[in-house]
Amino acid sequence: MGTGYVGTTTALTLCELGHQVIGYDVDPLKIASLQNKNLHFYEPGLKDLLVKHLHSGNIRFTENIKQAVQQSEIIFICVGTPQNDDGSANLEYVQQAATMIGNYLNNYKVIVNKSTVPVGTAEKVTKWIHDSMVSPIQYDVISNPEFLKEGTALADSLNPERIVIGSHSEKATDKMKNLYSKFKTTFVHTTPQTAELIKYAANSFLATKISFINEIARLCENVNVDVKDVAFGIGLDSRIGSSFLQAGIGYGGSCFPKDVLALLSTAQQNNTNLSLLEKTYSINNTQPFYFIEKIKNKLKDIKGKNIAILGLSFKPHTDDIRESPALKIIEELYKQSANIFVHDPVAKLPKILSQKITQIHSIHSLPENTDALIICTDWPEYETFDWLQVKQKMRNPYIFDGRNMLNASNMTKLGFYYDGIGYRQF
Ligand SMILES: NC(=O)C1=CN([C@@H]2O[C@H](COP(=O)(O)OP(=O)(O)OC[C@H]3O[C@@H](n4cnc5c(N)ncnc54)[C@H](O)[C@@H]3O)[C@@H](O)[C@H]2O)C=CC1
Ligand SMILES: O=C(O)[C@H]1O[C@H](OP(=O)(O)OP(=O)(O)OC[C@H]2O[C@@H](n3ccc(=O)[nH]c3=O)[C@H](O)[C@@H]2O)[C@H](O)[C@@H](O)[C@@H]1O
Repeated sequence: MGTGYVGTTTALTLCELGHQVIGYDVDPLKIASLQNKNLHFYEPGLKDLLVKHLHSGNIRFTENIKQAVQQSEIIFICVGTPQNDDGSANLEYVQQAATMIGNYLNNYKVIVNKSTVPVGTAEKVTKWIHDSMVSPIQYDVISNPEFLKEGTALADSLNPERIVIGSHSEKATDKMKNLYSKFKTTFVHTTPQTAELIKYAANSFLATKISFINEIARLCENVNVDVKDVAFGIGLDSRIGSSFLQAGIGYGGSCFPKDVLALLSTAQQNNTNLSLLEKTYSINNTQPFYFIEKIKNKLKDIKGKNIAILGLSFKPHTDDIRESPALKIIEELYKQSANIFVHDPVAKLPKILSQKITQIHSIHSLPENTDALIICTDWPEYETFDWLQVKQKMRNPYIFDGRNMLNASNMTKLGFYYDGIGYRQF
């Protein structure tokens, strides 16, 4: 249930494991698109697998919830859990899905919560199903959180570093073990509550690593040190690890921002003060504006300047712009009356911005008198641009690299003024 990033990837992974899968979504357009072999979002490698399994017959998509529920032994809830205004997780779609399952339950089934949900949600789902059942039927609700990353969703899902199964029922656990028996990985068998917290703690820890290095980056700028060297030096310690130490304009996406807030909300509801996580959140919130200050200092006045933004998505290899730091930077520069041009290989400007801002589809369409280029997403193709040609289009050859992806000394040699995050200026 839910054929978004997680639902579609999970469905196709299960097909690869040899299972028969039915995809159901409340949005008929998504179902129609998937039935027609088209993904309604961009995720590398997923379309090939969709075509493969529509042909193999392992997957089919339906708008018929009754059939989807009644013909399944195991039902995965993969619906969105967006942020409420107060930061807590909105469980409205999970409740809807649970109610639909209850309405049509016809025999024993395992209901798997794959959506990211706060501690205690498995119990709620159990109750929602119970309350909507027409006649009493046995079922188990378990928690099986997902750890895939957008951009590498398929590879992550096909090669999980661990599978967490939170279950109070031996029967349900056995069914899940059987389902995943082809995976050679570590299985963590625990309670649903623990599984639910593992998911939020994992995302919050990764977000904290990013905010940590972003704060160190601010210090680096004041003590003439390059944060990339610091990240490399500390990352070699296996207790620290080198991943998620890339300083930049902050984390975005549909998960870290909302999940950090949701965990803070759970903590507040349970009289616990997570002050470190509060800092993670506030450092991240200020990071794009910290970067804009650097740009303002160099350009003096933003008003009327022609500024090109390279990268719109919250990270490369996805078209997802939810909570993308690029949007915060664009909105702030727009407020300060800059003329903005945006480039992204796959992501599109949201409607509300496309009326005010120009999206260019090639770097060659930059205006002749560009004053500055700001890299917001580390798309690999930006590394291989013909930068000398780009420079010819620029009134001021200024590059602000919000992802520290370009080689600073090469760019300086080409005649650019180059600045990154936590970057030592020569
Ligand atoms: N996107 C990601 O990288 C990851 C997301 N998650 C979590 O997984 C969950 C889903 O995330 P995404 O796949 O990104 O969301 P998404 O927004 O891409 O997809 C959710 C889908 O659920 C559908 N839906 C809503 N209510 C429904 C219902 N009652 N029955 C059937 N379908 C319904 C929507 O139409 C939508 O297609 C969230 O809780 C998220 O936090 C977890 C790990 C990774
Ligand atoms: O729960 C989720 O939805 C998922 O959230 C993240 O995955 P995702 O948001 O797809 O992407 P990440 O690669 O984690 O990047 C998140 C953000 O952090 C930023 N980031 C990442 C790494 C880094 O070193 N520095 C940094 O700024 C990225 O640019 C991006 O904006 C987690 O990595 C997944 O394990 C998790 O399943």
